[in-house]
Amino acid sequence: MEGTFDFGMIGIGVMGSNLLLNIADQGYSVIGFDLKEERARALEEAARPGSTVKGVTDIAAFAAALKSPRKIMMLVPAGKPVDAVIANLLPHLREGDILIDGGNSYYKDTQARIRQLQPQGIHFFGMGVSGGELGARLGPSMMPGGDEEAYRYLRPILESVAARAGDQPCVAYMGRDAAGHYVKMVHNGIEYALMQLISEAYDLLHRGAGYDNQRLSDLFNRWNEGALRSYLVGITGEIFRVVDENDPNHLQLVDKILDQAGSKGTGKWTSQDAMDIPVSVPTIDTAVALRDLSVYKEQRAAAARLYPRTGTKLTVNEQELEDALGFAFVIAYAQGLSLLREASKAYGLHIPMRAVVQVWKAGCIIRSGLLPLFEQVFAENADAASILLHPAIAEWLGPREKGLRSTIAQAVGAGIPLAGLSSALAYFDAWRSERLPTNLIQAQRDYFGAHTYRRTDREGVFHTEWHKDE
Ligand SMILES: NC(=O)C1=CN([C@@H]2O[C@H](COP(=O)(O)OP(=O)(O)OC[C@H]3O[C@@H](n4cnc5c(N)ncnc54)[C@H](OP(=O)(O)O)[C@@H]3O)[C@@H](O)[C@H]2O)C=CC1
Ligand SMILES: O=C(CO)[C@H](O)[C@H](O)COP(=O)(O)O
Repeated sequence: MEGTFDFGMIGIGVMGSNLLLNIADQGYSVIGFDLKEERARALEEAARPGSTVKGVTDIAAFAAALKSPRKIMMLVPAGKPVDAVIANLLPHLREGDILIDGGNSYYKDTQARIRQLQPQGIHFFGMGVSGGELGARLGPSMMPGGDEEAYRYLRPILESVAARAGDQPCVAYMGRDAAGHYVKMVHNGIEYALMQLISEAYDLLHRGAGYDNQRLSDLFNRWNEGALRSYLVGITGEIFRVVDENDPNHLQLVDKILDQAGSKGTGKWTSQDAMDIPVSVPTIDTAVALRDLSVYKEQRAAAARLYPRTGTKLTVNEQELEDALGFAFVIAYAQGLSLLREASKAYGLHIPMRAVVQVWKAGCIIRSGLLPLFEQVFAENADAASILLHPAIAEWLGPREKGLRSTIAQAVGAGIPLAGLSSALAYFDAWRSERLPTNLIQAQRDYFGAHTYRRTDREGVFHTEWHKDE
């Protein structure tokens, strides 16, 4: 078995096993390592007849079994497990070997690991993988970044397993250093925003207008046939139909799920990094904040008793809500894409914006019918500052603006929180204001802190003794 396997995977849980089996289906011989014997056995049992799949629990045997240069991917939880795997594996690697972290690692950790492994000649790749369990098995979207020269060894394998948008594989080189994990982080930030927006439409329809699950499912399924066509809208339509098998009345499962959102960090990192650069991504920030707020269930229950909502039952205009969601979806993507452009410049990542959008067209969680429109923007101008400045996007948004305004106005009156939709509209209104009230903020800063200001009518930096008469 020495030196015979094409590709190795460390961590054969949900993502690792499915992606490895996918690679085996493309004719590559693969080997998986896991700490647990039963996982290694389960991997071999899940292999299709005719494919070459081996599972092991001995790291030395795992490394020895791979062809040179070794191509190894880790799909383990982000943080300490990644460092533990590297420490375990490193004594068995040779100069030129390629190690890919396919998990949702923080990009600054990836930068540190690249620097740690470079002196030993190990090419460390941070790669985003999107598409969940099914995507990994049948065709994920993948976002690798790192040493471009070493990428040529990975490219044929990754292109063979990736989802396809038309005739193009949904994998491409995303840039230098930790660009792969940066792009995946922002993908997840957009994912958080889209999920928040969808949940607000659900709240307005269900709590505000009394839609039952059947009606919700029908509406989301209809929306998924039109301008909102997307993976997330599609699965939402399905979710409303799934019944709780343990419920004697066969009620839908969604109503039994505790309303406290989990999160593993990527959304928060997107907001944090956007603030560091700085780039304004308020719809992503809001999505993170609302997941955080959801955790405080006891406080919310007490507040609901103290401040009962007094709104009457609404009649929702479905067309306006569809327009509102479409408008806000575009704003969420626009914020994420602007962040990628600025981060690419700030950190020297050389992120190819058109390729990013192309890779997101299929296989990933944020795939939608909107991506070809965004691809058009970057095809014309690879360095577009904001997709919102393109006439085709303006044409798309124009007829939908009214729906967003009306939907928000109705929800405000009824006390239904549309935090994400409102943030998208406020971002749009601020972004398209040539003059903002920030002149006043500058005057206040100068008043209390002598922070100085610049003028519209003269060059230079100014300070005023605002309170000299007091
Ligand atoms: N689930 C999803 O939809 C997606 C997940 N991801 C990312 O992919 C990564 C893996 O996620 P997922 O497959 O869902 O997680 P799982 O928990 O299903 O699998 C993780 C695997 O890593 C193994 N592992 C943990 N620590 C070590 C270690 N020190 N050495 C060797 N193996 C180890 C676990 O083994 P054991 O069980 O023995 O502990 C397990 O087999 C994460 O970073 C996640 O964020 C990315 C995209 C989508
Ligand atoms: O990367 C993913 C999808 O693209 C993972 O499913 C990730 O876990 C989602 O993030 P969170 O758990 O914070 O919701």
